[in-house]
Amino acid sequence: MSSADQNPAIVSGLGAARGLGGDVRGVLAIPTFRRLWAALCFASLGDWLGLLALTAYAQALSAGSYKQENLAVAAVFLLRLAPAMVIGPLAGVVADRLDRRWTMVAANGFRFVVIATIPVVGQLWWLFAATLLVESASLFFIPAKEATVPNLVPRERLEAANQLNLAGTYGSAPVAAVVFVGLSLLARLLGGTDSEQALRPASVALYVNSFAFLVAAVVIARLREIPPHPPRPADEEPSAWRALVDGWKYVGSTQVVRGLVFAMLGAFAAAGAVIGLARTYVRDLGAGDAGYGVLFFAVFLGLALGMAFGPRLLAGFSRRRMLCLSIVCAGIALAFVALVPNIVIAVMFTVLLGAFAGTSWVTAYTLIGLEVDDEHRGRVFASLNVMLRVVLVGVLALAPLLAAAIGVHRLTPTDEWTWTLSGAAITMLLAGVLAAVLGVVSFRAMDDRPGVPLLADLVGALRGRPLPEPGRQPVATGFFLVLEGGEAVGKSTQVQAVAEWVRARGHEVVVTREPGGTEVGAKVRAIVLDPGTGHLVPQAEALLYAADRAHHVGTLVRPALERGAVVISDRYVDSSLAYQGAGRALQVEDVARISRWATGGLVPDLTVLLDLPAEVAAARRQARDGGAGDRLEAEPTDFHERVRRGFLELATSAPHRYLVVDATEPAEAVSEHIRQHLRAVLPLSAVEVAEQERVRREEAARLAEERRQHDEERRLAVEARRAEEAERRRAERERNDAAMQEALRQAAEQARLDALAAEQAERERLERQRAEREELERARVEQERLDAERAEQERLERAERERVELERVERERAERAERERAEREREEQHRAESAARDDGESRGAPLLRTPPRLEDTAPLDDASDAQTRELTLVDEIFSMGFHTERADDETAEEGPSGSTGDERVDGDSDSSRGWLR
Ligand SMILES: Nc1ncnc2c1ncn2[C@@H]1O[C@H](COP(=O)(O)OP(=O)(O)O)[C@@H](O)[C@H]1O
Ligand SMILES: Cc1cn([C@H]2C[C@H](O)[C@@H](COP(=O)(O)OP(=O)(O)O)O2)c(=O)[nH]c1=O
Repeated sequence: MSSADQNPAIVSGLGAARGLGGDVRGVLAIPTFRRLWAALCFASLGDWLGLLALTAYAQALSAGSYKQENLAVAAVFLLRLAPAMVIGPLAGVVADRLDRRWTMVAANGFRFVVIATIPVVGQLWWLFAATLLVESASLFFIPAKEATVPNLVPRERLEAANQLNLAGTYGSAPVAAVVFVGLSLLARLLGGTDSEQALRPASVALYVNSFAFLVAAVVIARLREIPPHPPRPADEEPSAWRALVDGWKYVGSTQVVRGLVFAMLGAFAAAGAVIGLARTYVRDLGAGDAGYGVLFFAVFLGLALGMAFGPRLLAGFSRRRMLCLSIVCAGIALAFVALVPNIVIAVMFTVLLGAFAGTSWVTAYTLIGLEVDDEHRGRVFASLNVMLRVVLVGVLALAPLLAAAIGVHRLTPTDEWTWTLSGAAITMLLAGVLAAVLGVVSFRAMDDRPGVPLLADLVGALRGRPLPEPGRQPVATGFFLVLEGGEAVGKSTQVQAVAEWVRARGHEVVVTREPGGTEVGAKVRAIVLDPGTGHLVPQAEALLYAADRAHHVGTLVRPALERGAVVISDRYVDSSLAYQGAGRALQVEDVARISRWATGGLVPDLTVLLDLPAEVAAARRQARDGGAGDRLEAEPTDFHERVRRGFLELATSAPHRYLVVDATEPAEAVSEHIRQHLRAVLPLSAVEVAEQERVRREEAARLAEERRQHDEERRLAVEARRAEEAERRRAERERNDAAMQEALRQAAEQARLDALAAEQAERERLERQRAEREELERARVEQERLDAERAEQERLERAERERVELERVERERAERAERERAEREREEQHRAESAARDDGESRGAPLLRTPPRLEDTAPLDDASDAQTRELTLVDEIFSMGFHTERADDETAEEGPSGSTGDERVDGDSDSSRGWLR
């Protein structure tokens, strides 16, 4: 069972009613813690300085290319994170097994030596190796330290101790930054080469760092009060591996611790996302380096605020609930940072994010200290350390990749508004959601107030009035009111007044008194008060009062209370404590024990102590009764003064159960005092409950009505808005439709016009084509006609020419025939004449000319006459000039065959011959 399970009130009520300053002073008042804390602060300062120096040193040693420098710096970071994953768990086991003080001393001594060697060696490889070694040593130191703190401070101061530790660890970072900047400036003033200027401050810072570790080692070595390690029987010492597995198993199997781990992982995922993406995110918002700086400042401011004030603000709130709630809120704040595309608002949410993260950080540390037993604490811190680093490295590495993969998205919820979400923003949103989910998961795993509504619990804690645990609410079991005080202080007077007032509120009121509230009691009263009883040993007196009381409580008071009545008693146990204890000088504790036994531990809900100086009381009694009074009234004044002081002491020891009233005031004023107090504490009577219920119901009905009306109004408004929106949309749609229709109509019209134009053009084209065709046709026909004409002409001409030729040939033939005939005739004649002469000569025949023979001279008829005439005419025409043309034609008609006019003439001679035949 964890320690918190044993006493949840401690966890829930931590720091309540105490201020932070008081807490811090209180925890610093513990000398061992104070010295350890101072040493740790110094070591932290050195550590931060060392980190800055190492990166600067690595950069300076690898000076050359930009890439190399960046790689060197990245290597330093990587080497600082890497060992946690490898030997982190082992270190936790060691912290749980070795002497914690000497583990811390050895780790710091080792770091002192290794860091000091870095500037001495001055080589990059050694810087890397040393970083690895130093970080490994830190892994042994941290769990030992964390596990020790809860052993040095009381549980109720653990939270303050953690706040101080975290303040020391993280508050030293800015101091280290300032110191480092100062050293760098100094180096610049001293001059030298660039590399000297870079190396010198880094070397000095490393020496300071080394020295800080030495101081821490020495201080811790002298803190002998640090418990070595949790006591464990020697034979149960498990192996290192077993211990490691046990540690992880412990985390896995202990629901609360698992919840804690989930919560812290959520917080770290969110933090890692912010660190890994801040630069891109700020750039995406266009806020530049200054924006980046402001955002980081905002984170640290928030962290500081959360660590300092978060737990204090909710002093009475369950720490488990606080852890989960702050992580869920941190997740939500991160989601808002991611979603708001405005650097100013983002910075505000970043402060909130930091505040919630800071609160959860302190709370988680406190819870581990409170809830994890000493035996496992080192391993739990170590396991947590490993997981946190894994998550941190994972998120640092993955977040930018994821952001790049997601890319930039633009949403346009409305026409006027475009919402740009960068990959960085979306990744941060995812991380925020993851953190919130882990917060919820943790809440489920570790809620320590099931049944108490979270919101009401939170509001109660904020108002400083935490809700009681369920099942512990006071049940309506009546109310026991007692009036106490010395003699004649006005108890009877007030009992009556109060009884009347309470009765008027609807309660059943039982007025009673001690001694003598019952019949038996009356007999006892007679014994104890009758002066005739004489001396009674104080013990007997005390026992008689106790006897009366036992019977009184058993037979009257309890039954009345159980009925729910308000019992108002004039005197009760306190009278015994004051009279028999303080007055008779019996041991008050003895008297109390008898009374407790007699009453079964029944304690009044309220005791009204009427305080009056003894003399005043005596005067009143004298005025009331006269005479000497009863056995006790007869006691001397100093007895009554002792009794009065006895009453007052009782009231002081338990102030919440008493109302001390100055009884010198008038009776009415005293009554009013009592009434006023009763109004706050007296339970409601059945009548009042009914009345209240009625009022509540009426109020509820009124509220319901109001809500209904409000809802109705809202519904109507929403409907109206919706209708308006729908109308607007409809109108817009109609407008769009109309525009579309118009566009369509115009397009159709255009298309129609275009079609018409095209048709027209086509018609014209066809017309043109037809006209052209006709024209061509006409031209062709004309051409044909002309060709035909020409052919005819040519034919005629040719015929003419042939005819002429024929005629010429004919004429020539005729002429030739004529000439031949004439020749023959002449020959004939000549022959005849020669014959005749011969004859004559011979016979002397007359020289008579023989007429030409008909067959020789007249073969031509009239037609041939006419033809002859015609040919003659053509010849004449030819002779007048056609001859040349004809010759030309004949030349033109000579084909490539090279046919000659003679051949042509020969060719044609057939036809001309035919024609002649
Ligand atoms: N506040 C008061 N101031 C003055 N006189 C008072 C006051 N209260 C009561 N008395 C008177 O003092 C006397 C004693 O009061 P009482 O109620 O009988 O005291 P008790 O019951 O304590 O003995 C009575 O005479 C009462 O009238
Ligand atoms: C109840 C009780 C009363 N007494 C004394 C105180 C009173 O003197 C006496 C009760 O007397 P009572 O007349 O009831 O008181 P008062 O005079 O104030 O009205 O008994 C004790 O000593 N021890 C007790 O436990």
